[in-house]
Amino acid sequence: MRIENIELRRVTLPLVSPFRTSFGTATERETTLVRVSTADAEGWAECAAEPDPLYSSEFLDGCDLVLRDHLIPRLQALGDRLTAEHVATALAPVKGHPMSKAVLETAILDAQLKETGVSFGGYLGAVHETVPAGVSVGIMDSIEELLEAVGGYLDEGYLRIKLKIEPGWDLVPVRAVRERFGNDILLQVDANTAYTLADARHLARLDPFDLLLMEQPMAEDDILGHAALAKLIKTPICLDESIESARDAAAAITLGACSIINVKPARVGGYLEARRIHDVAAAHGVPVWCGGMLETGIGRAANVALAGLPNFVLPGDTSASNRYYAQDLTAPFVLEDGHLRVPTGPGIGVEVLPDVLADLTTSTVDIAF
Ligand SMILES: CSCC[C@@H](NC(=O)CCC(=O)O)C(=O)O
Ligand SMILES: [Mg+2]
Repeated sequence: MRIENIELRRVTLPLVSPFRTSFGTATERETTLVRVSTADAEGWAECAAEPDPLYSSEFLDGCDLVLRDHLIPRLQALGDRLTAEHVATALAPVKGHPMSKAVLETAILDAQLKETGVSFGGYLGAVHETVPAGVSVGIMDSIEELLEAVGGYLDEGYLRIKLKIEPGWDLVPVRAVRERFGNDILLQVDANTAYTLADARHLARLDPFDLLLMEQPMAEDDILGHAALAKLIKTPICLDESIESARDAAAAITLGACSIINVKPARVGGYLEARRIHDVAAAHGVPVWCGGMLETGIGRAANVALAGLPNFVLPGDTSASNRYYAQDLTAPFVLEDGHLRVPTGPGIGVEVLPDVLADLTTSTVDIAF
């Protein structure tokens, strides 16, 4: 594949409402879009890194520098031999930086699939035309505010509710949601590493609420801690930040640190590694679901395609565009009976809206290839 130009484009989108997690509150989404131009196609992807290194060690300005100075030059050296399947190997000497690697591989894959007329879902092996949608609900200022938000999402048709939790905001919101909406709704929690093993007895008090899972209760590098916690609570443990590769997934499953995995292509270096994690988990009988990083329609399209694979058996954080954005960079993803439709067009199967893109762009860097 012959790449002519790679553009790094910084955009900022306002969120429809603040989104608070155990590591901070976001009121807007700033991201770097990567546009890969060949003679016949334009591939698009978005970087999932936050502006600050609080979800993981990566951060947006760092990603831009790593892309420009360390990753793109390595691909230039490949010349015409470059295909999306070569990217991970070519970038392997660069330690870490999975989100930077993911955005580059994904934009190249999108261009490659657009040239060959193959959809993301078709290429990855999606078996479903629509995928069930869950929604992530942030930490709120009051229980009433939380219940109003959860009620609204259930009215929209979401099939699963995920509550962000942290010490001081866990038992009470979970109990309130169960009391208000009953035991039949699919309910799970995400701590984003906010607890330690010393909190095990406290976390066991969530067991009576029949949660689907408890996501990343402890530090991302505490695999043995999660294995110990799994013996002390009944709620199934799901890992997110801890799983950065198929090898991590195999180790965590084997050590009993998790029985469910949140698969985020951006966290693991791209969709090809995400599919390997899907396959490793399937081989162990471990279900997976597709996580989210507040993607615009560009990343959301690729995530929805991935969520169409057979072992993505739980609703993901693949919400409709209006969960976060009044105006998306693409035509909005809209819930249909609690599901999102997997795009069928070539590549990610959605078009970037040029006027919206121009409005939301804060900077661009062109790198001739
Ligand atoms: C800014 S929080 C991003 C990470 C978080 N993501 C979500 O909660 C889902 C966000 C979404 O709906 O895309 C997670 O740890 O799973
Ligand atoms: Mg998470």
